[in-house]
Amino acid sequence: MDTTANVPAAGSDAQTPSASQPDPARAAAFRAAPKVLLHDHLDGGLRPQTVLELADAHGYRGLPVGDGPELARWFRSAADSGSLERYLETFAHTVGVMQHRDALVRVARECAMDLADDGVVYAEVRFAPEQHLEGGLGLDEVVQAVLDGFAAGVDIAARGGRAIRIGTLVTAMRHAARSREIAELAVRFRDRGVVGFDIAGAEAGNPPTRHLDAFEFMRQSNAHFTIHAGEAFGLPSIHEAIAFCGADRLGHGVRITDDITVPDGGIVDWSPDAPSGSRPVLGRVANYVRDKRIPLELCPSSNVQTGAVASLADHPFDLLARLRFRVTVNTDNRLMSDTTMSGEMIKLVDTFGYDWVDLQRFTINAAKSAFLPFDQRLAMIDDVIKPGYAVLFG
Ligand SMILES: O=c1[nH]cnc2c1ncn2[C@@H]1O[C@H](CO)[C@@H](O)[C@H]1O
Ligand SMILES: [Zn+2]
Repeated sequence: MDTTANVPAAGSDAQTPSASQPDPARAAAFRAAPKVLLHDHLDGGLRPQTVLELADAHGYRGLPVGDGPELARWFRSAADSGSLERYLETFAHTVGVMQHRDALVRVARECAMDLADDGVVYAEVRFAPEQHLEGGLGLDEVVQAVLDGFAAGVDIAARGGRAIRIGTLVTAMRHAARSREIAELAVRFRDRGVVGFDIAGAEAGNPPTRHLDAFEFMRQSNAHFTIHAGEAFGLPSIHEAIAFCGADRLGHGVRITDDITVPDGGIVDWSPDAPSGSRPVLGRVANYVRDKRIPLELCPSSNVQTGAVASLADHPFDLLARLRFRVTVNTDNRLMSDTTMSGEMIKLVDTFGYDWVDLQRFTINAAKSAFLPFDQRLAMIDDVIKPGYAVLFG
């Protein structure tokens, strides 16, 4: 670590501020850092008050509680389930209030504004259009509503002095059978703001190869996709996503650790003169993922909630970062985790002791992995990220 680039430490009083209640100066520094977010679900990031108001406006009667702060707490604790399946049940309420054009526009607009306000300069936000048809909209109308909402939010943020760019990822639900149709939808909108495709939902029992034709269609169209893999299911899911489906990136991919052997009870001596044989050993899949620089869209808080890892301290983020996998920091679902990009970065700093140089590296990793043309990725790194961090290096 570079000691000249220390991030603001947690408060010096005995009560170390938690990530959800950081001291204001610290929070401001993290907000100021340019951030790139590749894995964020539109239907996992609603403002609690918006959920209430949309439920009211559209007659959705299923909400478990009736005021904003209570609802925020409900989502957080219901998602804290230790199981991906139970975690996903909470989406019934957000998807339930996103069935009309005005609701989709509003949620997307507020998403863009909230991310910009948190200092995110580029985000890829995903959602599953097939889940938003109950109010009578067609797939194309759903996507158009979300794109219109993002455009409006980007515009409002720019007028408030915060520049953000948003790319949309169109997701197919892996338990369903519409993935080819959704891949075609993604390609149909490729020049109007949709930058890629994804599959999400319950991983166990729904392997990526169920959707091979959708991925083949994407590859034949020279289009990009990521796959949720290696979250609730292990190495076979990652292997299929990479070797059979050809994923550009891995959504989570955290279980790649199943193919990494850490010696001596998990304690690694990272010093340059550590004895040979004391370093982690990578299997073939892990080596392939690292050699090919396949980005890992790691989502620390979400992984703890779904039980993919036992605690933040047990998260292999640091192991993977030190092994030089292409790690990126992501929110997954800001509502369910009560988090932000700044919040995830603060948690990583508090857990693993990262400095601004480390955070810049993770951010550049994400920018390199964006589903944007190469020249635009370079420009984002050179013109936005590096100058932004240079100010923080002091
Ligand atoms: O971490 C996750 N793993 C798998 N599926 C997820 C995760 N977070 C959200 N979704 C699923 O993706 C859908 C579209 O955004 C959501 O409705 C939810 O069911
Ligand atoms: Zn996800």
